[in-house]
Amino acid sequence: MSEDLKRLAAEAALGEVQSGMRLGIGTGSTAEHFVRGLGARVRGGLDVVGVPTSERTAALAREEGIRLETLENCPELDLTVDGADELDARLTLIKGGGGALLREKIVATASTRMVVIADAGKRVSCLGAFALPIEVVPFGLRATRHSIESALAALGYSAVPALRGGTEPFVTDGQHHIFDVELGQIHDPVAVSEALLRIPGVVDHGLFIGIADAAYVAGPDGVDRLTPAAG
Ligand SMILES: O=C(CO)[C@H](O)[C@H](O)COP(=O)(O)O
Repeated sequence: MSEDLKRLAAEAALGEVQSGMRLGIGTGSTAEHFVRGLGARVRGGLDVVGVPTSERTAALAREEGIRLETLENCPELDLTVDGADELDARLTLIKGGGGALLREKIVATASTRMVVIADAGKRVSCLGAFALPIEVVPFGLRATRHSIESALAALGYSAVPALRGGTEPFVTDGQHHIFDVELGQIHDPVAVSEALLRIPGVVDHGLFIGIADAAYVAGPDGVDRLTPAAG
């Protein structure tokens, strides 16, 4: 999908930002458009403080002259704006393609509102075409992989978790690793979430359930503002 659509979604979300806000700032290529747009507004006089969801976002935000705080010093946020790898009609998300899912979920959950920005290619009727990222501690990787496989098998999935980075595993900002799991279709995200979170080596996963309040989705015909469908 084109960078233009990502930028359009990001620009639309900037309309929700007001002076005085404490902002969670997401990670990824779409979020980068948001950071650049936010930087331009800050240079124009907008007064906000940002809590970044990754070291990568922090570096870009600093370059843009955005005032940053840690979540430790600023534990209650007004709004988080972040991208997603997939979103469905309920605004359940898959995130973590960029490897920042844990901080992203912590920051979004600390926010009164979370707004997603995405191009229309991310919108799906059923989550799961994008491999689900699962963040795990490095200790006991093989045992954790086995537990993930067993837990998913009990839900009817024959999925093989792939360690991101392979022989040179990807390391998250929290010094963890990520397994990516191809599930195909996730009909019951809550069941998948609960099963994964019962595994001790699993820190978190990329399913965001009941966290997003709205989404700006940009397609060839413009930007749609979505809110979670009931049911
Ligand atoms: O969850 C994420 C990072 O952990 C990103 O928001 C997600 O991967 C979308 O990225 P992009 O905007 O580059 O498509």
